[in-house]
Amino acid sequence: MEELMNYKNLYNKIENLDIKGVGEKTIAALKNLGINTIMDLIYFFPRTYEDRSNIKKIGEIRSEEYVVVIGRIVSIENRKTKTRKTMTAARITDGTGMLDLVWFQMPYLKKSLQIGEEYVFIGNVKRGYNFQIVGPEYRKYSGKLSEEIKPVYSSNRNLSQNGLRKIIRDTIKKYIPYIEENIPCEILQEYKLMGRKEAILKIHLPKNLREIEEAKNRMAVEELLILELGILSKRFQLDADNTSKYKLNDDRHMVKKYLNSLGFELTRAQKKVITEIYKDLAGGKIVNRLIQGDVGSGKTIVAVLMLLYLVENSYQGVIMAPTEILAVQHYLSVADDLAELGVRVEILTGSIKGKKREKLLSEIREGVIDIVVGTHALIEDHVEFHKLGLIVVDEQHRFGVEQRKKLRDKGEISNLLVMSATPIPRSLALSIYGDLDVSIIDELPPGRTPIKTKWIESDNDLEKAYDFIEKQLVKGRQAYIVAPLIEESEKMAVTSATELYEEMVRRFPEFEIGLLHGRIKNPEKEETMSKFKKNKLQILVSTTVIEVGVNVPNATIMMITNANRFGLAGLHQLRGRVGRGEHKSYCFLIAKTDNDISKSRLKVMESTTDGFLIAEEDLKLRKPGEIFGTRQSGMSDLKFVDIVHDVKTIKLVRDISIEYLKKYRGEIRENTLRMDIVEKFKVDEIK
Ligand SMILES: Nc1ncnc2c1ncn2[C@@H]1O[C@H](COP(=O)(O)OP(=O)(O)OP(=O)(O)O)[C@@H](O)[C@H]1O
Repeated sequence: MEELMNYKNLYNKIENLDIKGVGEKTIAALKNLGINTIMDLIYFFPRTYEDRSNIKKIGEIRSEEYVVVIGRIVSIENRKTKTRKTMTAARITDGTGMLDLVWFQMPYLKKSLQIGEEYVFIGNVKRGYNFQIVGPEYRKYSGKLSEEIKPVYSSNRNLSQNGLRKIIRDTIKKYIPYIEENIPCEILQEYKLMGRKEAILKIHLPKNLREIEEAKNRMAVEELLILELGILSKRFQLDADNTSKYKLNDDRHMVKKYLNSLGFELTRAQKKVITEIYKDLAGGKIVNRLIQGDVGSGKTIVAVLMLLYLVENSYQGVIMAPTEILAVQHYLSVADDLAELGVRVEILTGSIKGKKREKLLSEIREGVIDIVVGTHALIEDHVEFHKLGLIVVDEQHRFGVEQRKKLRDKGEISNLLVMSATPIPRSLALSIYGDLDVSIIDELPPGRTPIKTKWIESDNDLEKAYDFIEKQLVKGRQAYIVAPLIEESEKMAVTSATELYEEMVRRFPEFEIGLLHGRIKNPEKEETMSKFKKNKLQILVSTTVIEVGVNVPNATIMMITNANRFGLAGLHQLRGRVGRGEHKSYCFLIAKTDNDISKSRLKVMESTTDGFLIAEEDLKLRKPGEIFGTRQSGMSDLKFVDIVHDVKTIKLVRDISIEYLKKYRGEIRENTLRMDIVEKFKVDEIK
C-alpha cells in the first residue's frame, strides 16, 4: 500500500486517512468541520496560536475577536434558559477586568471548574451586554505557559482541541513526504518564496511567530496562483478559440431607430462601451464582457441596443434577472418601445404555468419571440431557442459561473454581457471577474442632481419626513417605502411589510398605495409595478425586492426603515432607485442604533452618492470575504488573502499568471499545479 501512495492520493476521501486511533466517529467529526479529503485536513490551518506573547489582557479587549486569556474563576453557576436548556455561566478575572463565559448543556463544568483557580480560555469574544465568550475551550493553567507555540484550530463539540492537534500533527508527519511543490520553480525563486512542505510544517508546528508570517505569505501566493491560473487559463482557451465565428450585417437600422426614439444623447461613457462591444461583434468574436456602472448610469440601454443589433441579424436575445420582480421591471421597460420596432419581447418566469407556458416555450423554440426576459427559469433544460445570439445577465453576483455556462450552452453563438452596478475598484474587478473583459460606464447621464440623504433617528424627525413626503406627493412625485429587512423568515418579512403598508394607508388617505413582497405572485406583482410606473400608485411599500434595477424616473423619495440593517452596497442600490429623472430626489434612512459600524455607514450615505467612494468605504467597514460577487469566484475560499488589504498581492499574482500563460501558450506545465487547479475548480481537466 505504502509504495502505491502518491500525491494524487492526498485528494482521496478522508475516510481513507490511515492514522492510528482515528475511527468512524472522528472521521464524522472531521467531515463536520468541512474536511472531506486528506488534503483538506493538511490544509486545515490554525485560526490562531497560543503563545506567551499572544495572551490577551481582559482589560484590553475592545472588539469582537478570537482570544486566548488566562483568568481566575470568580463565580460559576448553572441556570435554565427559556428553552429549558442548561446554561453554565462563569465570570473570570485576570486583574485587568472581568469576562463572562457561557456554555450550554455542559452542567458538569460547574464541578470541574473551580472557583479561585486559574485556567487558559480560548474562544471568540462577542459583545453582548458585556463582553463574553460562548463555549470557550479551557484547560488548567499550571502557572507557566510552555515555550512552545501551540496552534489553535476551529474545533467542534465532537473533537477537542487537543484531539484535533494530535490528528493533524500525525497526519502531517505521515503524509508530508507525498506533498509535492505546486508553485513553478522559476516563480519560487524570483519571489523568494518558501517551499510548500516547509510552509505547511511551519504553519501547523511553528517555532516562532515570524516564521508563521513567511509561511503564510507563500500560502497566499499559492492560493491566488491556483485561483488566477484557473480563471485565466479558461479565458486563454476562450481567446485562442475566439476567431471569427459568425458574420453580422452591419446595417444597424433597428439600433439607429431605437436611438432616435430615446429623446436623449448617449453619454460619452455609454458610447465608449458600445464601441468596445461592437468591435468584438463586428469581428465575429464571442463577447464575454462585464459592464460595470453605478446605479442609474444607463447600462440597461447599452444592453438593449446590443440585443437589437443581434435581433436585426435574426438572432434571439435573453435578459436574465435575479428576481421575478426585476424581470417584470425589465420587461415593462422595454416591451412597448421595442414592439414599435416590430420586435417581440416576452417574459418567462417560474410562475407562468400551464398552457401559457407551453405556448411561450414553443414560440421561443420556433423563433417567433425575439427577446425573452426572465429569471433562472430560463436555465431549465426544456427552454430551447431557435437561434440564441446574446445573453444579458443582470447583476452577476446572484448567478453562479455554472448557471451562466448552462445558459450559454443554449445559444447558437454564446455572447454574454453581464451587467453589474456593484462598484468595485478596477484592480479587484479584474481579479474577481477574471474570465470576463471589463467595460466601465464611469459617468451619469447629464442633469442629475445628487440625491439629498438624511439619517433620521427621532420620532419627531420622522414626522417631519412624512410631512415632506406628503408635499412631494402633492407636487406629483412618487415615493418608495422600504420595509425592514428581515432575513430570519419570509413570513415575518411579509407581516412587517403589510403592517407598514397599513400604516401608510392611514397616514396618506388621499393617495393610492401599493404593496410588494415575496409572497405576491405574478400577475399581481406585474400589475402593481405597472401601476406604479404609470403613476396610478403614488407610494410603493415594498420589501427589498426593489433593490436592483427598478426604473421609475418620477419617483423622488426613497424611505428605508431600519436602515441600520442594510450594508452600504444595499443602501446604495436602494437609493439608486430615485434620482433617475429630472426632479431632485431625497432619501430618508430611518435608524436607531448604537452600533458604531452602522453609524459609520449611515454617515457615509449622508455624505456621498458616489458609488465608487461608497464601495471603498464599504471595503473598509466590511470583513474581508463578504464582498459582493466573491462567492462564485472562489475569492471567498481564500484563507490567507484578505481581498480588501492584499490588493497588491492579488495584482502581482495576476500579472505573474498572465506572464506564465503567455510563456507557455496557455498550458500549465507542472502536473501538481494542474491537479490542484482541477481539484479547485472541480473540472475534468485543463490544458
Ligand atoms: N444618456 C442618457 N441620457 C439621459 N438619460 C439616460 C441616458 N441613459 C440612460 N438614461 C435614463 O436613465 C435611467 C437609468 O438608466 P438605466 O436603467 O439604463 O440604468 P442602469 O445603469 O441599468 O441602472 P441600475 O443599475 O440602477 O438598474 C433611465 O430612465 C434611462 O432612460
